[in-house]
Formats: sequence, structure tokens, C-alpha cells
Amino acid sequence: MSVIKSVIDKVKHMDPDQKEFHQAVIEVMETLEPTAERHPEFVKNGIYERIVEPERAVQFRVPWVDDKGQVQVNRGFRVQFNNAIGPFKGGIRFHPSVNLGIIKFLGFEQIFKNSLTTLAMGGGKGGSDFDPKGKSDGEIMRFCQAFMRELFRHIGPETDVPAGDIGVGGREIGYMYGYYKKIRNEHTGVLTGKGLEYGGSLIRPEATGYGTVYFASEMLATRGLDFKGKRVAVSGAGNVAQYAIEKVNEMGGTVISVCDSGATIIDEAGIDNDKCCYLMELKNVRRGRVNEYADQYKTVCVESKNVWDVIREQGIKVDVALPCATQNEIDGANAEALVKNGCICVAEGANMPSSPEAVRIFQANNVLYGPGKAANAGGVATSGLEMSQNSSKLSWTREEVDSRLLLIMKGIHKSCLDAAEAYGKKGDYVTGANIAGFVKVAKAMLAYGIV
Ligand SMILES: NC(=O)C1=CN([C@@H]2O[C@H](COP(=O)(O)OP(=O)(O)OC[C@H]3O[C@@H](n4cnc5c(N)ncnc54)[C@H](O)[C@@H]3O)[C@@H](O)[C@H]2O)C=CC1
Ligand SMILES: O=C(O)CCC(=O)C(=O)O
Repeated sequence: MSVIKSVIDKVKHMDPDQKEFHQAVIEVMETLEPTAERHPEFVKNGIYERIVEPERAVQFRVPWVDDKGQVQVNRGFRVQFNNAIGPFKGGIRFHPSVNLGIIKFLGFEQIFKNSLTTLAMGGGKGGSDFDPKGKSDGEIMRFCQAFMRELFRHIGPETDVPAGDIGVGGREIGYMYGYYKKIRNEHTGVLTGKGLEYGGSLIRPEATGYGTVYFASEMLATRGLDFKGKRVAVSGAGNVAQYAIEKVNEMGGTVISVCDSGATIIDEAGIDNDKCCYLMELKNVRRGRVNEYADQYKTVCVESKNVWDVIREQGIKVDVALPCATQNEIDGANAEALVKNGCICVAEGANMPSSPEAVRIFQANNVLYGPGKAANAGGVATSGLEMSQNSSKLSWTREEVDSRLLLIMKGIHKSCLDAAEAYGKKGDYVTGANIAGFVKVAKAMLAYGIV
């Protein structure tokens, strides 16, 4: 039996209930088969067996008091997956669906993504099953403080540097950083995504969305195409979606959709910058739902369905798809419909938003398909730039950070294509991203011996 197959079997056997983690491991491992042939030293030194096992996974109790004075208890996680090439690095997710398997899938993906950025960052991820929806600002603060009350002992600027993800934005990072500073009595780059006043980097809020569009633009350019005049479907309405919309508008495309977990909006006239500002205020300040956008601009609003279901059911034409909400939001039927409706490019702002069947359909139909670990790496890359600024106690201009982000995204695009070609899979961004990300980490692990 090949080492890859036995690693996959073992992962399934050890944690049978962690289906998202299995999905991520299978997707990566199946493309790494040729690396095992070309690098027998990886096999001999158990690199494949070791890379699927986190360095450590911490689970903890998060007790906090709600506005009614009642004690609530949530579960917190930090999975420190791999620090071969730098401190553990990856976001924190607050969402009711969070469990150990989901944090492991995200932490595993982060290893390869962070490696692709060329910066010195290992892979990690954390989160809680806490649901921020409908919570008051005071409740959010008390929860963030309770979460950091345990997390602080596991992280540090040279050890593990968390950031935001679903349900964790600037406000939550502020509360967590403030509490860390209080109990550690030190001002240090232990979190990224910080406010500009206390060590944050310009462009970090924009970076994941902008980076995804930069990546898509590179993919389109391989076919002599660009965003001008393209109809673009975006899902989600949070951090990644908002700045993807802004950048698509700048590049001359028209964004026709957004969604949250309550509804999908189809705006045939396009979500221009004024409407995007309205969306940002609605989501980031008023913490409202997207159906208010439909009331404001008299657009289509479909309750309880995601963007991809609505596109399929209504036969909506789309040139480019930017899924920016959550994992497995595009299933096989949705992928078939996107292909049928003319989609030529999919760049994943979210982590693993396409099911394995959807990925197969995109690839079989010659759709330019950019997996999340490559397409959305601009966020963590800019977190790496925030770490550099914190270490040197400098703040770079917006132009400097944005130009570095663009260069990094172009570099990732090239590494994916180069690795794919070198391993006989020309044009396959999935294989390219996995192999390019993996080989660097594997060589570092090899250098350390068995530790
Ligand atoms: N924030 C960042 O820098 C990065 C985020 N990502 C990924 O991008 C995705 C979005 O993250 P953010 O924008 O940061 O989070 P966010 O919390 O700001 O926004 C998430 C959006 O997706 C929607 N959403 C979540 N689950 C949904 C569901 N089941 N159906 C429909 N809509 C749903 C939410 O309503 C919200 O509008 C996630 O997959 C995250 O892991 C990836 C790289 C970096
Ligand atoms: O900026 C970071 O460290 C985390 C970004 C993240 O969570 C991701 O890339 O999925």
C-alpha cells in the first residue's frame, strides 16, 4: 500500500468523526503522491505520517457571564499544527459549528498556505463554538476576555500568533489583545489584525479580499482575460467578501451577489462602491442582516438559501465566482450549474468552500480553479507583514503594504503553476499549491531530525 493511502486510512481510523479534517487531508495527500516517489527521504523519515498530526491541540473551558447575569460555558480550541518554518500562525473562528475537526482542517490547510506566502509562518488555528450573533457588545467583550484568559498561556510573538476568521474581526481582536496586554503586562505582536493605533498594519483588513481578486486576475491573465465587464458572484458579506467586492469594482467587474446565513441578495445592477459602503456599515457597525440591503436597494432577496443555490435555481449567468463565506458552500450540483451558466474562473476567498465533487467538476470543465490555500493567502501574508512591522517597530504606508501583497499573490500564482508543471500536472492549481507549500515544510522537518 502506498504511504499516502496508509496515512489517509490512519487519519480516518484515528478520528472517525472529523469529516472536514478528512476532506482536507485527502485533498492534499492525494496530490502529494509524486513527491513521495521523487523524495524517498520524506517517506523514510515519516514526513507524511507526521504532517497530518498536530504538534499539539488544546481544548479549554470558556466560562463567561451574559447580560442577564447568567453563567454561560463555551468550548475553546487552539490547534498548533506545524511550526517547521515559523511560529504557529492562523486565525480564530467564533461560530456555533466550531469543533475540533473543523479547527484541525483549518490548521492543516494553514500549513501549506503559510508556506506558499514565502514568509516564516507555521500553521495553526483556533476558535470556539460561541455564537456572536445577537450578542451585545458587553457580552462579546466578556467572552473575548474569557477566551484569552486561557489562550494567553499558549501563544506568544515567537510561539503562536493568532488573528481573525469568521466571527472575529477588529472589535474582537481589540478585546483579546487588550486582555493579553493586561495579564502579561507586555505590548507585543502576539495577535495580528490589530487596530492601527496599537500595532496593526494598513491593508490587513482589505488583504484577504484584495488578494483573492489579485489571484483571480492572475489566473484570468493566463487566458488573456481580465475582470473588465465580467459578472462576478460573491458569497458571504463579511470581511473577505466586502473587500473582494471593492477590488472587483476597481478592476471593472460587476458584483451581483452577497449572502449571509439568513438570505441571498441578487443585485443585477451591481454592488457598486456606495452600496458596498452601505453593506460595510450594515455588517460591521450595525451588525444587521443582508435582507436590509434588499429593502434599501429594492433587490431580489431569497431567504434561507446561499448564493450558489440561488444561481443554480434561477439560472443566473456568472463569469467569475468568488466564494467568501464558509466551507463546502458549493456542492456538485451548484458547480455543474456554474459551469452551465458560463463560469470560467473560481477563486476561493473562503477556506475549502468547494466540495470535492465541485472541485472535480470545475477541473474537468477547464474552469480556472484557485483553491483557498493559494487564492486567499493574502490575508495571512499581510499578517506576516504586520509581524515584520511589529518586530521592527515600524509602520509601512498603505502603498508599500499593498504593493508587497500584490507581489506575494503574483509569486504564489507562479509557484503553483511552476510546481504543477514540474510534477506533470500543468495548469492544475490544486496540485501546484499543495506540492509547492508542502515541499518547503517537508525539507525543514527533515533538517530537524525526528522531533
Ligand atoms: N478574515 C481573513 O483574513 C480570512 C478569512 N478566510 C476565510 O474566509 C471566509 C470568510 O471569513 P470572514 O469574511 O473573515 O468572516 P466574517 O465573519 O467576516 O464573514 C463571514 C460571512 O459569511 C457568512 N456565512 C457564514 N456561514 C455561512 C453559511 N453557512 N451560509 C451563508 N453565509 C454564511 C456570514 O454571514 C458572514 O457574512 C472563511 O472561510 C474564512 O476561513 C480565509 C483567509 C483569511
Ligand atoms: O491572518 C492570519 O493569521 C489568519 C488568516 C486565516 O485564518 C486564514 O488564512 O485562514
